[in-house]
Amino acid sequence: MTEAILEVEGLHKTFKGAVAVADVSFSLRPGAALAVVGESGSGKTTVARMIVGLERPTAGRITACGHDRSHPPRSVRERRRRGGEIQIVFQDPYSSLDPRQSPATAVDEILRLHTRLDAAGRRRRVAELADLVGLDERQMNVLPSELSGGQRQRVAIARALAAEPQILILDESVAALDVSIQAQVLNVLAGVRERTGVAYLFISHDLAVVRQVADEIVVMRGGSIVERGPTAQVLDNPRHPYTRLLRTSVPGPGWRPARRATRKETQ
Ligand SMILES: Nc1ncnc2c1ncn2[C@@H]1O[C@H](COP(=O)(O)OP(=O)(O)OP(=O)(O)O)[C@@H](O)[C@H]1O
Repeated sequence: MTEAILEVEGLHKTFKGAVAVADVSFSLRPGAALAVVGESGSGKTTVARMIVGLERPTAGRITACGHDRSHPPRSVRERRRRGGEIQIVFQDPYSSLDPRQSPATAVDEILRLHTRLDAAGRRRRVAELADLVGLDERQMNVLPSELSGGQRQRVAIARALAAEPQILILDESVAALDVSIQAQVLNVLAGVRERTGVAYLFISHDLAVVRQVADEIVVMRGGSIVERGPTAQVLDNPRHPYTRLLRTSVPGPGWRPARRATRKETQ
């Protein structure tokens, strides 16, 4: 069996005495795609934040690429090495980019930090990454405000990939996008995995999305894992009543997305 690239063992997190994550263990193989699913508040994001180091585990162990990361990095060098192992893309493509920076500059910044490429090498790599996520030269050189939500999320993905991570965590990364744009970004992600061999950890409440992208699933409820297994097995023959319940909230064939409220309607 291939050794895991990410191993999470007995992870716990309490916030002021309230348990957010309790005894969570799972592993991710190189190039695999694992989804962590569960309804809002089940502890998914807290698990992701502990893995990238934004939150400190109350107990448990996290090992990525053979290095322990249960404790904060001890040096700038260690922090940078961790960035080269795991990157994360968040839900909101509107707030995750610097509004004053073009995508090309944003990607270049990460290349400067994580690679030894010279200016010409970085320019080539920016073009390669743009190509990988399906953005053209014009889109790479405007400000984020001139891009659509889906295009911005592609920029966020290109930027994360610039660090050449072995693991990419996608925390509800397509949840804010319209269904057709969602499908485009999911295709981009599938292509990226095929071409680069990066492993994905998907955090999602959306089982329809998960079915498209993940090989395996863990289902969380109230901070704990209640079910796990290959995607098709868990979704088609859920054993735990909670997974069955989650499944019934997924639209079936013929379902149409509800029309989104316009800004005027929500103001
Ligand atoms: N910084 C924090 N301080 C206090 N409580 C927190 C903090 N972060 C998360 N929690 C609590 O931990 C629990 C798990 O939250 P978490 O965000 O991990 O769930 P989730 O499954 O990712 O939900 P969502 O999909 O809504 O983000 C919740 O009860 C939440 O209120």
